[in-house]
Amino acid sequence: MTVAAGTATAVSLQGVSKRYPGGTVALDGVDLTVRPGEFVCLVGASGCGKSTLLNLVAGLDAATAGSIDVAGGRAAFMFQEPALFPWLKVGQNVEVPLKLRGVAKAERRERARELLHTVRLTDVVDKRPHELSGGMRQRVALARTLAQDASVLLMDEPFAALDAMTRDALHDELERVWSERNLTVLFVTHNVREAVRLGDRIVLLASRPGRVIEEFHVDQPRPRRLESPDVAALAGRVTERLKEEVRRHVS
Ligand SMILES: Nc1ncnc2c1ncn2[C@@H]1O[C@H](COP(=O)(O)OP(=O)(O)OP(=O)(O)O)[C@@H](O)[C@H]1O
Repeated sequence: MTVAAGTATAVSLQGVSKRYPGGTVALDGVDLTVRPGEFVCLVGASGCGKSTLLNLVAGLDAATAGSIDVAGGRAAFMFQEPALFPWLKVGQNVEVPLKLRGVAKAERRERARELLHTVRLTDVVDKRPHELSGGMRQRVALARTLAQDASVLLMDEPFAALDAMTRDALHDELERVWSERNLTVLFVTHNVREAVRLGDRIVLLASRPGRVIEEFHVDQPRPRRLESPDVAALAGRVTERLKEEVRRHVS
């Protein structure tokens, strides 16, 4: 397997398979190409290998076969849990990736403030994570992810633990940051409506072994609303296809 810099595409997986040491084949021959600036949502039944795929693209684990190329050679990862360091102030949390890259202290401070401004959190730089709401903590996590300065963002159900209103607000934020910064996003979710709300393209994975079974292009104008009839209609089609796949497994 290679994780190398590429230019034509932002992320490319060719024939990627992953067999875990216990014998589970989590992915089997996955081909997927993501264009620079594209927002791709991965959906599929529980255990179909979505997190495995993101981990491989992030370079956190190695594929058993196939090749993975990421433009610029690396991607930034954001998880469902904000995973902030509780003993550090908000600003210091955002500074962590900058510190790891050896950015000098004054510049780090300045960049952290800018990034917090980007996610509309300017007044909390000196607070500790426990003083913030769940939505605010995820915004800090997004700012810290952006501090990694990668053009490819990998997001593993980043809003799944949030209430509906906070999630709506975070959808708006993410969409704005994505388009302002021309990011490429690979976004895993269980929530099909969320995938239609955010994605340019929805990639459906089937399980045992995980592979791509269908793709849906979302050509509805942005910003979309979760509750809009068009979003609901496409979400219905995607869900129907997912159910078919689940039925195939139980029959
Ligand atoms: N470290 C591991 N060792 C062994 N098997 C694993 C490991 N991680 C995942 N698996 C197995 O690989 C398969 C795919 O798991 P993965 O977590 O990638 O799926 P997922 O689609 O993200 O699931 P979910 O939607 O429930 O989060 C599952 O059968 C899982 O049990």
